[in-house]
Amino acid sequence: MIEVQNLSFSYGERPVLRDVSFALDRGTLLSVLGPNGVGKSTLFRCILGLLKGYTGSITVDGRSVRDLGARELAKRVAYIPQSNYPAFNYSVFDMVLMGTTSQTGALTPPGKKEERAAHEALERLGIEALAQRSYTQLSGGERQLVLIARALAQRSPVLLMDEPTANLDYGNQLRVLTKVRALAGEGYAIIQSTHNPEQSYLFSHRILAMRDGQVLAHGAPREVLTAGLVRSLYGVDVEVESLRGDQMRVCIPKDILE
Ligand SMILES: Nc1ncnc2c1ncn2[C@@H]1O[C@H](COP(=O)(O)OP(=O)(O)OP(=O)(O)O)[C@@H](O)[C@H]1O
Repeated sequence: MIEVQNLSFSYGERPVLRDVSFALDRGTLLSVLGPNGVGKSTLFRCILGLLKGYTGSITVDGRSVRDLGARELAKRVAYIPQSNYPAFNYSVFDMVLMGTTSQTGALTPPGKKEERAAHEALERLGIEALAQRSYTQLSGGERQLVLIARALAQRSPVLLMDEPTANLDYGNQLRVLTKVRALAGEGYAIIQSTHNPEQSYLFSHRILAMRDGQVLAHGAPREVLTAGLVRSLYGVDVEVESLRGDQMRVCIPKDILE
């Protein structure tokens, strides 16, 4: 569905991404792990066609993102910002309806079909009851679900999520990640950036670990999440404990162990 090959990008003289390659199929949730400033957002901006001065290639459904116009790309890839994303005082329904503009064009008002798509998106995330509420008055967890609903209304098969659980309480983190995982189960190809190795192990199908702008490891969580990886990424010594037949792994900082 999405393929990134030998992607390198510099801001001016400053190299940020170096030779990044990975591919992602439908029905897969990929977590991108890496320390602050490693280039996760830069990778997303390249995939979204916002940065064009890269070398290598990025294709979605076999089409190079370089060759796709903004609308064509929006039909294939939806971006979900963090829940503190600023917004005017729109109702939840209108926010979600905005996701349909890639289908109608910005100047054509949404019709019945688009309204149906917005309702469906709210239903799929179980937040129909919020439809008439004002977006700015929602909690962070509710906002994140609204932003995901807006992306679903866009009807793009690839979802790019910028730290979907940032600023959320523990319960909302689990609720949002459970929904995200379920969306992958419905066939979306999802890439999320995250700073939480344990959650990426528990919820995702693949992990892409980045260091110094390069891919340090890429594969199934069981192959990727080790104490060595956590040390290489974050410079901290942890023990990685396996729980429940290795369905979960917990990172325990060595400094606080007896
Ligand atoms: N517009 C820009 N011009 C110059 N340098 C930039 C620009 N945007 C980001 N950078 C630099 O590129 C590097 C990668 O930034 P990026 O935002 O992609 O990292 P990130 O992995 O998303 O970080 P975080 O986890 O903190 O969100 C950083 O060193 C950053 O300072």
